[in-house]
Amino acid sequence: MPATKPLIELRELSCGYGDRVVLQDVNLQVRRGEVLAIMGTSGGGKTTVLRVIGRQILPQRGQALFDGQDLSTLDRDGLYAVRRRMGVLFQFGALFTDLSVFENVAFPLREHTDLPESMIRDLVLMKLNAVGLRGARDLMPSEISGGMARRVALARAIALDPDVVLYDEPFAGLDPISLGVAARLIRELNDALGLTSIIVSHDLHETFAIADRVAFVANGRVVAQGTPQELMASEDPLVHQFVHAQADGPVRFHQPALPVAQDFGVGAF
Ligand SMILES: Nc1ncnc2c1ncn2[C@@H]1O[C@H](COP(=O)(O)OP(=O)(O)OP(=O)(O)O)[C@@H](O)[C@H]1O
Repeated sequence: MPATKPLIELRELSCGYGDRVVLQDVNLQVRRGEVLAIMGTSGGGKTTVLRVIGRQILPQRGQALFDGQDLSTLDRDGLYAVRRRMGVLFQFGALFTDLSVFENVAFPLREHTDLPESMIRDLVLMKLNAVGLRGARDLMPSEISGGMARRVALARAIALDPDVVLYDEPFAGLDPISLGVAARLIRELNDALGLTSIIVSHDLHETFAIADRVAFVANGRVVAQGTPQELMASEDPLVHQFVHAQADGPVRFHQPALPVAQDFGVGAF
C-alpha cells in the first residue's frame, strides 16, 4: 500500500523577517493523525515554523505544502479554506476577556459559518464537554483558573473541527497539575477527533509524554527528529544538552564577555 502523503510538508524551506533569514533549508513532514512536537533552543525558530504553516509568513525559498497544496500559490478563497482546516491555540490561550466561556467557543462558529443558533449551542456544548467544562459555560474568563482558560481556548481551537491544531506554548504558565491535564487532553482530543497536532513547547517531560515525534529546531534548522525515545538517546550534542537539561554545552551558560581578570582586575580571584 502506498504511504499516505503527509498533511503538511516543508521542503527545503528558508524564510525570515525582512532580509533576516530565520529558518534555513528546513525539511519537515507532519503525518496525518500524529502529535508532532517542535522543541529546541530559545529563538531557534519554532514559532516561525508555525507561522509558515499558518501562512502568516511566506517562504523566501522552498515550499510549504498543506494537503499537497503549495501555500504560497493560494488565492484569498483558497487560503480561507485552508485556514478553516487549522485550529490555533495561541500562547496563554488568549481568550476574549469581554466574552463568556460559551461565547469564546462560539466565536469561530459565528465568524465562519451561518449555522442556526440551536446548532451553534449544541456544537459549543459538545466542545466544552470534550474539555470537561460544559458546566462553566456562563462564566467570564476572569472567573476561571489559568488551567481552565487553557481548556476553553482548546475548545475554541477545535470548534470548527479542524484537521490540524497548532499549539504555541500550550503549557506556559500552568501549574504542574493543570499542565498534566492540558497535555493529556491534547493527546486524547487528537486521537478521539482524528486530528493532527503540532505543539511548540519547552516542557520536555509533558511534551515527550504525549508526542509521537519530536522535531528539534536550533539556529533555524531542524537538527534532529524522531520519537521521544530516539531523541533521549541522541548523541547530537545540542539535543543531548537540551533533553538532559544541562546548563552548559553547545548552548553556553555564559554570554561571550571580556575575560574575568580584565573585568574584575588581574589577581582579583
Ligand atoms: N516578527 C518578527 N520580526 C523580526 N524578527 C523576528 C520576528 N519574530 C521572531 N523574530 C526573530 O526570529 C528568530 C526566531 O524566532 P522564533 O519566535 O521563531 O523562535 P522560537 O524558537 O519560537 O523562540 P522562543 O522559544 O524564545 O519563543 C528570533 O531570533 C527572533 O528574534
